[in-house]
Amino acid sequence: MTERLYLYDTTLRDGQQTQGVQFSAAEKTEIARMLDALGLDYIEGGWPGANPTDSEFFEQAPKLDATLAAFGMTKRAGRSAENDDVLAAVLNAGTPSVCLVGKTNPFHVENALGITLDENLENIRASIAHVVAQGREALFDAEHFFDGYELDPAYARACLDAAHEAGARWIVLCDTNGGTMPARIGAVVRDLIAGTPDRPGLPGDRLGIHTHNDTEQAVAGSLAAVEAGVRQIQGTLNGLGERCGNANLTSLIPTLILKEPWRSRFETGVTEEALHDLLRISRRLDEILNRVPRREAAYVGASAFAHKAGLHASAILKDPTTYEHVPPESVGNVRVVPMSNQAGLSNLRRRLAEAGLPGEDTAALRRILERVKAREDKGYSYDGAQASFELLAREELGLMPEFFEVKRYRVTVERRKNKYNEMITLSEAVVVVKVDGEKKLSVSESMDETGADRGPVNALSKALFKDLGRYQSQIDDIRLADFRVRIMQGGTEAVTRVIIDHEDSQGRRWSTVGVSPNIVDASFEALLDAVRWKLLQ
Ligand SMILES: CC(=O)SCCNC(=O)CCNC(=O)[C@H](O)C(C)(C)COP(=O)(O)OP(=O)(O)OC[C@H]1O[C@@H](n2cnc3c(N)ncnc32)[C@H](O)[C@@H]1OP(=O)(O)O
Ligand SMILES: CC(=O)C(=O)O
Repeated sequence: MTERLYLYDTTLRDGQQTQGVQFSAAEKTEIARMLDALGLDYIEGGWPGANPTDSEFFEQAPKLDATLAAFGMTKRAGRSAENDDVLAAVLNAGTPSVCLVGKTNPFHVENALGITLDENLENIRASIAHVVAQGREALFDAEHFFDGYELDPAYARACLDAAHEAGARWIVLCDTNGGTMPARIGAVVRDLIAGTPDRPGLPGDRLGIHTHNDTEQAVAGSLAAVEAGVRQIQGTLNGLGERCGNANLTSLIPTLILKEPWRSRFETGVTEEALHDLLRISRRLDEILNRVPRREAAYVGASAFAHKAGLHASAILKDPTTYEHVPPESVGNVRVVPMSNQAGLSNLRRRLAEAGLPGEDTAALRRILERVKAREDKGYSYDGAQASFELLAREELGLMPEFFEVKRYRVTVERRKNKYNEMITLSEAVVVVKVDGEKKLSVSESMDETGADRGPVNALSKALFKDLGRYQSQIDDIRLADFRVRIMQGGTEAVTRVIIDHEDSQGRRWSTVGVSPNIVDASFEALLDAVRWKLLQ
């Protein structure tokens, strides 16, 4: 028999408390729809009345299968719940569910609110009762609960009782400062559920958990609380949230669905089929926030199923379960066996097969491995530049056509006055190539159509991509997608490593690498690899 575990998302509220994150109302709507399709039970949309964006989101609230919740705080002392304008704005959003945060730590009641402990209890009781009287489902976020429980367990518990007796459907235990250890969270939850001789236990199916990641244990803390009996988990996509973030639902959800003991014991609103969309949802959120996805993120990171070491790749080819705790496709991810100086013949054969290249010539394979290792020693990195690796392998296998020959190139950078008498910087690149025996000279400037200077590498790229004779039509749709530069020590000399990502109109994306003490040379090498790889397609 499985038990129901409820998932409550607060990406749009606590997630928005992340430094540097500010969603528009339209973005909130898009994220809410993604969470809904994934199967979340509750989606907290924000704090109506606190800012125009949150108010706008609730005014045009999307239709969802999930329960939409508005967030706010308990009424302030010295006025009734009916006369508290902040609470009124929250209720006016008209959501079926309302979550109110209230203090449960006497230190905060006395110092942050400056009211008596009894006044705070009354604020909690009256606010929750008011929400319930409006026919809404009430949640109580018990702020600083675990710290409060250490200081004064009877008072912290009395705050929960006030919310419970006033009719709160969920009492959510918050580790607001994120400093409580998972084992302690579990022990406190067990205490609450067991009760004491003078206070009956609180039912676990009315308790939730809300953790923060300040000791990198928010997910572990949430699981400890579930183990001890709570039946609602609050968290955020990609672990967004105040300071170090909230419990990461992008890690928690697959753990609950795919891993024991959770898989056998609990049912959530997320199906195994919906879970296949997890990576896409996680990446879309990063895209909205203009953030680079975390490669090492559990389940959804680009490296989560990347097998770099030779011993791992060798075993993976025999049976993927040797080095994978779940199948990558269960969360929409893919297995990667990159090439690098950690690789052996198994990585190599697999990579060659993926590129449609033969892997039988062991002597050639050994040469490829040696070249990769020697070049990585000089500063190259092939596990992030798979297209350059393919070219290197083709060269050793005798399968690399010489499409064209680069005769020379030059870049100049000039500071000069424009026609408005303003000082500007302009780069000019000249590239000379020989295609089919014919020399072609291309010149390009770094200025774009708006008049902005795009730099010397841009000028070089435009000149290289300008006239490749009969190959030109095959490279016209190349677009530069990302450009990363790193200064590193190659032996005793500092060298520059450039990694460039390109895309084309058919949705291909490929990465190439160049290394040199000179950034222009390193960039040109990577650009040249990008063109040669594209011509092979
Ligand atoms: C743990 C959490 O993450 S809870 C969520 C926190 N989220 C946010 O704060 C984001 C949205 N907040 C806001 O936009 C603003 O803080 C508002 C609109 C809610 C309030 O703004 P202001 O009225 O200017 O108050 P301000 O932010 O300076 O201070 C909060 C006030 O609420 C009081 N307060 C704080 N928590 C509670 C509570 N649970 N119950 C009642 N009053 C509370 C504080 O004592 C303070 O009152 P004071 O000004 O009389 O000292
Ligand atoms: C309510 C909340 O976000 C917290 O206590 O952390």
